[in-house]
Amino acid sequence: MTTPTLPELRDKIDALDRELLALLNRRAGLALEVGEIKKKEGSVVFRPEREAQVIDGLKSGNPGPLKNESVAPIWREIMSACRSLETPTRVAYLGPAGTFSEEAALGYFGSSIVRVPCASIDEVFRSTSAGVADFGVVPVENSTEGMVARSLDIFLTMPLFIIGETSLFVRHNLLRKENALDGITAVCAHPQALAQCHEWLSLHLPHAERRPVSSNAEGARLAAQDPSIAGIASTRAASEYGVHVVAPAIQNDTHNRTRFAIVTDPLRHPAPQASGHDCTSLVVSVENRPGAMYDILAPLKKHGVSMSRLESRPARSGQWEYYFFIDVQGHPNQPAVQTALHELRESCAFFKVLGTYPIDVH
Ligand SMILES: C=C(O[C@@H]1C=C(C(=O)O)C=C[C@H]1O)C(=O)O
Repeated sequence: MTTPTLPELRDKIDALDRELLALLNRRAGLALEVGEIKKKEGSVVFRPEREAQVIDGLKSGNPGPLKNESVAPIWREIMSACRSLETPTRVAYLGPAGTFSEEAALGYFGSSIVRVPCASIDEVFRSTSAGVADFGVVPVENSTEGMVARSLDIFLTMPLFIIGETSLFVRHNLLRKENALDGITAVCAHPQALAQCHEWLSLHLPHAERRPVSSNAEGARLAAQDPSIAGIASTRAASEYGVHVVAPAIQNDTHNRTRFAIVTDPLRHPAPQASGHDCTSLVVSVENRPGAMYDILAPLKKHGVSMSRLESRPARSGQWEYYFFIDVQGHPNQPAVQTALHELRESCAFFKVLGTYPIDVH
């Protein structure tokens, strides 16, 4: 048997690509039909639980050699393109172009979206609540620095609902107009990025001022204008603003990850239905009395519901009172979860479900 030549193999790939394109167009045609039905029913287009199931199903039946971790990003793009034929999806995130929040938004919704870059996390929430955007993408937790306090605080007051989550490996790079470390007097970045890189900064730029700015992309933009300023941002931001990566991967922790919540207005978008692998986020407060924490955890144990996250924030009452942000595994339509939440609510002074959504699929 003779081994095929490079041109022969490429001809085969070209033929398969044409078949793939024809199949994708057939898929897009079906999505358009689905869109018509939704329009008639007056129901929403984006169905995170369905998209999670599509990816889960393909991954579990993937014979390879395509790697399983390649399946999710490919199909997210395909579904993004199909979804955009039904209706445009407007997504707000902390801008400007080149931020990790933008990367998270594109990773979750795919690139066929209308981008709504915002000047602050507060503005992401406001734009989503005011209907300027259909969805907002906000950072909630970082594996090195812990919770993003501002996001959690806003969750308490804004009537928004979480319908999804996504997480991103955050690799920080030192960016500058000139390709050298000498002469840097200030490092401009988001406070979270400055904190996530403090070890490298203390070692290599101990005398440079650490100047917090509204986003890492803003830091990259300032670095492009002034050679005495360095930024900390992604390689995407480096090419966006035409600056050098002077030092790559300067974050303290090589596995630095940030988790983002996808939020929407519950009056315009219903809570996702169960996908089979779901998470429910709550915020509760309890009276300052013995056993209060036990009362929160007992119903979860009793009904076999596992808790994947517990975070506390001061209630700002000056009384050493706290709000607890809790993630439990499961969907409120499962009887055990429903009963546990009901019992938990009984023992809490304050109880709010922040959202229920499919667990991030990679
Ligand atoms: C086609 C649909 O609409 C959207 C697009 C999807 C897709 O391309 O598979 C899946 C879910 C929805 O977000 C659908 O609801 O089935």
